[in-house]
Amino acid sequence: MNGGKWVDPAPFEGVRPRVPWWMLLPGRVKWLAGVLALVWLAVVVVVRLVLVVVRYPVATLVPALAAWCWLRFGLSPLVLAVLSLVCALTVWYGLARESFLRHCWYRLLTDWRRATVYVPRWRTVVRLAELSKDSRGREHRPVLRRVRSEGWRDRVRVRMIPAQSPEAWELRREGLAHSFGARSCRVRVLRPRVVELDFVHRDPLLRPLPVPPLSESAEVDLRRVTVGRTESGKPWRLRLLGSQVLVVGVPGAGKGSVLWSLVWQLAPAVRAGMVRLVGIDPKGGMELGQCPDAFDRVVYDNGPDAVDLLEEMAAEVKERASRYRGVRRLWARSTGEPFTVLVVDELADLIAYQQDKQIRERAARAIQTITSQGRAPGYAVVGLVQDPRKEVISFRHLFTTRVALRLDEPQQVDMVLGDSVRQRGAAAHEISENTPGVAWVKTDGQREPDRARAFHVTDADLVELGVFLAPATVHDLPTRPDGAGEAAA
Ligand SMILES: Nc1ncnc2c1ncn2[C@@H]1O[C@H](COP(=O)(O)OP(=O)(O)OP(=O)(O)O)[C@@H](O)[C@H]1O
Repeated sequence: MNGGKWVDPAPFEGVRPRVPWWMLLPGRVKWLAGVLALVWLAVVVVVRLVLVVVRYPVATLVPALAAWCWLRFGLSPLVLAVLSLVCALTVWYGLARESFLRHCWYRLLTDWRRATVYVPRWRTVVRLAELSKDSRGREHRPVLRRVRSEGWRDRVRVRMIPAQSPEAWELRREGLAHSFGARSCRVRVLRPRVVELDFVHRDPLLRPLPVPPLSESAEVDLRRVTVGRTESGKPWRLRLLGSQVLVVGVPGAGKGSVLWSLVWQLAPAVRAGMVRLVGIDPKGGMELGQCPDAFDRVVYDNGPDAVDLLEEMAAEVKERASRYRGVRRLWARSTGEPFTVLVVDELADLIAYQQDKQIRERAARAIQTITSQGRAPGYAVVGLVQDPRKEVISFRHLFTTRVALRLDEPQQVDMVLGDSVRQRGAAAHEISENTPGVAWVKTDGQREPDRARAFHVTDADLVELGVFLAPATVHDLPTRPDGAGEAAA
């Protein structure tokens, strides 16, 4: 009261003490929550430890085992064990080098590279390459998953962030390779949200591959004819049954080695009559003339004779197709008819550079008929060409297997292998002049291209092939008319 008047007291301006919400919980609940938090922490620590052991198995388990051995048995047995281990590894390396490298050395290398290259640089590199994103103050970063080192390359598995596409990684291949100290980087999609990056350190296809010995068995699988080796060490297999093959490369790129590796592997089946080779060599026999015995029919020209042969084959394709209609969907050995492989060396000479327009068009029509309809009746075309431009081969898409040997320009790679295959790493324009026979291969229906090298078929091999395929001549042994031989015996 002030002079008989009521004055409101000043409002209370002190800050009300704030108590965390969990302090208000009853004591028992707090205990329970505390225990649960401890258990959760323990689980996280154990999972992290297990992950470290899984990621660095050699670097963690071997020292742990050594420490246990030391504590349990003392220093001398430990030194003895280490020496025995070194001896065992040396013997292993000597006896089975491949298995030693795969199961021991590459595992060590994997641990080393993961710990010294990928883990320390990962966060910085993905940030600088703009492969991570910030959203509402939270950073979304691609997760580095499994790393596998195979000597010549490191396979690094990555879990992409939401809304990211593999193209984002393909566009940054070069930068990633430089950042992780590799010669090149390729991107493969493994499954939704997971890509694998191949960091390549050296070329495993530097050395020429000798051809394997000629097989005596006519059992050739036309779906998987081995013509060389891929860079991962597996056989390079070309599909002939149900497929058409286009081989493109600049002069000296090694087109001949792909062709002759194929013929080499087919030779036993050719000799047994199961496969028939027909050839056209517009270069006057410079290529196919090296082993004419391999071919049932061969024309060394790009004129009327070549076109007649092509039209004859196109007619055969149609005739066989009409006989198979409703009976079978794909040629099989049981038909009793030979599988026919048409080899056209320098295809462009026939269908683009030919002066006579009529002959040119007839040739193109016949080849298109064989490539588009020959699949089911057992006809495969193997076309070799130097220039892949559309004006030269307008029907490139009919070839389901495309082989890009060394090419001059990146655009040519796109023409041969298709759009965006180069972005995935198929740099056929970067193949070295010193490695003829190395190629990028793209098969329809298979997303990833393969890098491979064909066998090196030398002139001596071609002589051996010629002898193998030359028609056998049976000579009658001379007998003495008077039977003197028997008398002498
Ligand atoms: N797979 C291979 N491994 C090692 N050397 C090879 C291989 N293929 C080809 N060569 C060598 O490269 C050279 C050129 O090869 P090849 O004649 O096959 O090339 P090409 O592409 O057919 O050339 P062109 O278009 O002029 O006929 C040859 O000396 C050959 O010995």
